[in-house]
Amino acid sequence: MSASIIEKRIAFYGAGSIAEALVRGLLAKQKAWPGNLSLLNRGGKSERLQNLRTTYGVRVSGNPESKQRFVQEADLIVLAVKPVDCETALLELKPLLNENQMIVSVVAGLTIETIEGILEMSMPVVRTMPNTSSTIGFGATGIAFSERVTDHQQQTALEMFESIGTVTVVEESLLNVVTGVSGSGPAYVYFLMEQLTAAGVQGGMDEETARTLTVQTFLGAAQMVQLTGEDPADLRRKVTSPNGTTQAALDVLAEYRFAEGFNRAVLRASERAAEMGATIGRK
Ligand SMILES: NC(=O)C1=CN([C@@H]2O[C@H](COP(=O)(O)OP(=O)(O)OC[C@H]3O[C@@H](n4cnc5c(N)ncnc54)[C@H](OP(=O)(O)O)[C@@H]3O)[C@@H](O)[C@H]2O)C=CC1
Ligand SMILES: O=C(O)[C@@H]1CCC=N1
Repeated sequence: MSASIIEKRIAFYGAGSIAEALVRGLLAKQKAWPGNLSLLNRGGKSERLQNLRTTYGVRVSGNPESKQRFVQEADLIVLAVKPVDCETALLELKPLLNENQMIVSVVAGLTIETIEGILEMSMPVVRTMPNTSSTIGFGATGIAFSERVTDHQQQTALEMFESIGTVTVVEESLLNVVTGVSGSGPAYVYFLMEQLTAAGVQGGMDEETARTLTVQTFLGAAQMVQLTGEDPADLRRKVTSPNGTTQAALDVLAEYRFAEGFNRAVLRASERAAEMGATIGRK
């Protein structure tokens, strides 16, 4: 059996933000045919499904019967519902699955053990934590495999996420930390961008100017780290002239204990992933 992702039929169980990010990324990289992708939700939001169909040419459904068919026909089922909806979703999937299929979960905190426990069967399960930058091929995904995942299936899952960004294979126990760092990470970056732009506007710039400067600053800084291979701390020191403007700004951040707050925030996100995961299947 071929391992190549382009030949696989993929059913996304959950048609929200992350499912759309993955679909858009796969299609943009020509790693999937629209006709092989189905996006499934609970049926209440049919306008959302129609938009997805029109935009990407994929198959969509919120109707229980055709959802079942799409799941049964799929090689890969991507579980992309919120943690609170996982148990219901997995119980719906349970009678439809067979052991030749593979479950790929993107759900924060949901362990392989919990998935296997709810399904009451030992399916190949891939637990991942992607992020929304997968939309444009710049995703960062952490990934772990259950024992049942064959080498072939691992290659398929790796190819899927490598086509839309970088993939890091980790011990499953690290995936909650991955969630805190890179799963939620884009939101921290957007938040900083919002603040930088707002400060520029407060200083007298028009919004567009402040935004242009902010975006280029983030792009340039990330590229500097990647292309020079230098440590961010060294690059920071090169910006910071003795007793100059940057030092003055960093002193204010230290006064507000920014580093400590930021560190706590990331670890809190990881803890939250564990908390959410622990509630699944415990009703
Ligand atoms: N957003 C992000 O940046 C990331 C999210 N994740 C994970 O992805 C998962 C989804 O997040 P996100 O996309 O943001 O959430 P959204 O709320 O945007 O999407 C959730 C989707 O799940 C659907 N759904 C819920 N229950 C069912 C069901 N029983 N059958 C079929 N579909 C169902 C919803 O359908 P309906 O509209 O009909 O209710 C909706 O389409 C979460 O577990 C999260 O941890 C992982 C990495 C990044
Ligand atoms: O906020 C969340 O719970 C999800 C998981 C990672 C990013 N978004």
